[in-house]
Amino acid sequence: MSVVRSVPLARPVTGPPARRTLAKHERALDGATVVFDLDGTLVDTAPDLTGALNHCLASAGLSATTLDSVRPQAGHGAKAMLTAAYMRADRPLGDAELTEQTARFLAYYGDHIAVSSTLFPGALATLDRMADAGATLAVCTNKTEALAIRLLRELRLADRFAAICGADTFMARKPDPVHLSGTIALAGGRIDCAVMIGDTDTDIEAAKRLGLPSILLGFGYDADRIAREKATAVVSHFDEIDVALVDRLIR
Ligand SMILES: O=C(O)COP(=O)(O)O
Ligand SMILES: [Mg+2]
Repeated sequence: MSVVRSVPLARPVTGPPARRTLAKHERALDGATVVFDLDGTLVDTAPDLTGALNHCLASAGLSATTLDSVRPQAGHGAKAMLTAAYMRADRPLGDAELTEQTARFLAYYGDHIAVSSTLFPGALATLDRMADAGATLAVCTNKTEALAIRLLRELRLADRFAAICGADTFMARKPDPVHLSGTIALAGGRIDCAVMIGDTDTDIEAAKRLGLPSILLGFGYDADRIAREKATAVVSHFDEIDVALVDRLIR
C-alpha cells in the first residue's frame, strides 16, 4: 500500500501501527463515521455532467465540450462548469444568462443523472469493507441533497448511508466545517471518531477546519497540490483505504 502523508499524525506513520485489543464482538471501526464526498470520489459523474453542460451550450449556439475539459471543474458545481465552458468558447456570460443556464443545467442533469455515471473502481468494496468493520457511512456533498439522493438511489446505494447531506441541507456547504459536522451528527456519529474521504481541497479543507483526518483520492477531479499537502493521507486507488488505515487515522 503506498500512502503519502503530509500532515504529522499523532502516531508514527512508519513501523507497525499500535495494536488495539478488541473485545470479543467488537469490530475495528465500531463507533467510527466514514464520510464520503460524492462527485469525483464515490461516483464518476463527469460524463453526465458533461451531457448536461453540452445541452446548455447547444441551447446557446455553442459547440459541445469534451469530457476531459470538464473534469477539472466537475467537482465544483454547475456554475463553475458553465463559466469555464463559456470562457473556453470566448463568449461573455452575464449574471442573468448564468442564472438561466444553471437552472437549465440542473433540470436536465436531474433527468439524466445516472445515464453514464459509475462508481469508481474499488468504491463498492470499500463501502463493504468499512461497513463490515462496524463503521457508519455518510455522504457530504456540494450537490443539492435531492440530486445526491436521486443519484445514490439510481445506483442502488442510498440505503448504505446513515446520512446524505447536500449543499442545501444546512446553512453551510463545504469547505464550511458545519456541513461536515452536521453530516456526522445526522449520521449519529462523533467528530472525534470520523474521517473525511474526498477528491478536492474543498473536502480536505472542511475536514481540516473541523480537526478531522482526511484521505484525498489522487485520481479525483481536482486533487491539486494544495489538497495533497493538506490531506492526512493521499491514495491513488480505493483498495488502499483499508480498515487499518482508517483505524489509525481516527483513533
Ligand atoms: O456538485 C458539486 O458542487 C460538487 O459535488 P461534490 O461535493 O460531491 O464533489
Ligand atoms: Mg468531489
